[in-house]
Amino acid sequence: MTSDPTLADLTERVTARRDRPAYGHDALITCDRLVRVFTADGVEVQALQGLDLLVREGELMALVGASGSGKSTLMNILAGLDTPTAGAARVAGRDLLTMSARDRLAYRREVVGFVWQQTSRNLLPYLTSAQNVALPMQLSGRPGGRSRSARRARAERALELLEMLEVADCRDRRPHEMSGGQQQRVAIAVALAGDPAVLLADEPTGELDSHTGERIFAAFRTANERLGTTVVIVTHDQAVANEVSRTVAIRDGRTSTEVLRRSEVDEATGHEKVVAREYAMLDRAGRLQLPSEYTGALGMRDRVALELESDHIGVWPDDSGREKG
Ligand SMILES: Nc1ncnc2c1ncn2[C@@H]1O[C@H](COP(=O)(O)OP(=O)(O)OP(=O)(O)O)[C@@H](O)[C@H]1O
Repeated sequence: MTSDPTLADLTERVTARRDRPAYGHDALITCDRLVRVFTADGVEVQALQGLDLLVREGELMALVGASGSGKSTLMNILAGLDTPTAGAARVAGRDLLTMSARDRLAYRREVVGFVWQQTSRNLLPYLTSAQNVALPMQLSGRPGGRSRSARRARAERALELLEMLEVADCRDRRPHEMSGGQQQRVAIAVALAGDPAVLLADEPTGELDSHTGERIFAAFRTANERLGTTVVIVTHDQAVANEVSRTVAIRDGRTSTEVLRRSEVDEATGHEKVVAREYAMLDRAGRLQLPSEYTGALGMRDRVALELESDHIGVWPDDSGREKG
């Protein structure tokens, strides 16, 4: 028999709850029950419906999902170009819901860098690659911006970034004088010029063939490994999704499943192999989205039977009708 809790017990419980670290306290990106509602022609579209996502510093991760699932909406919010309707979103300690217009501008210049799918959206057409990369540094308004030494430092840094991304030979070319793949690598250099904590990319390989796409992905990996930049890539490209250690799937405006990959040494052969495992996201209200292939395969709809076991929870198709009959 359990006795009623004493006042001391209750106080202890409340204190323990209050002292628990806040959700995402140690993450670089925290989305907590993020909601974005659009109204078009009097009709409401819930593009994000309480999305939870944590990204740790130094991660290189991919976001995947069907068309219309909310990926671009999320990226625009993280890029500081759009504001959520409700929920919480923090990036590198900045609160994306309460930022003033001025803070938002500083956020876009200092905290995040982005690369878009359309190569033409990433670069100014009348500037050379080196000038495109130097521009964000010039605009960041750091002290001594106009001096000759500051200009030289910017030019050197621009060249370093172009070299790192293997497009130094394009430094004096304008975008129309480069291939799509070269333009995207220069675009990554531009995005990195402000030394951002986070690099966001929305379908960066979408307009490129698969070989060029691989090289672009390698450029993101280089940025992640050499500069420690956290990278979030939205992609339809399965090859890209297979290359990262974490792929999060978005479904109906929520994170639904997550694939984690890690390399393991095969005991039998001694060779290194990549092991991938799929996880479902359990949100803070205890909601779980089961993959539609799984529920479809077992004909699960509306209601399922649950059973708590010592080390797992069993989920069965609804058998209540059968029992009654
Ligand atoms: N500005 C807007 N006004 C009205 N509805 C919008 C707006 N932007 C997005 N939506 C709607 O929100 C939902 C999510 O769109 P979003 O562009 O984020 O999806 P997505 O996953 O990026 O799709 P895709 O892979 O096709 O780019 C869609 O139903 C879309 O029609």
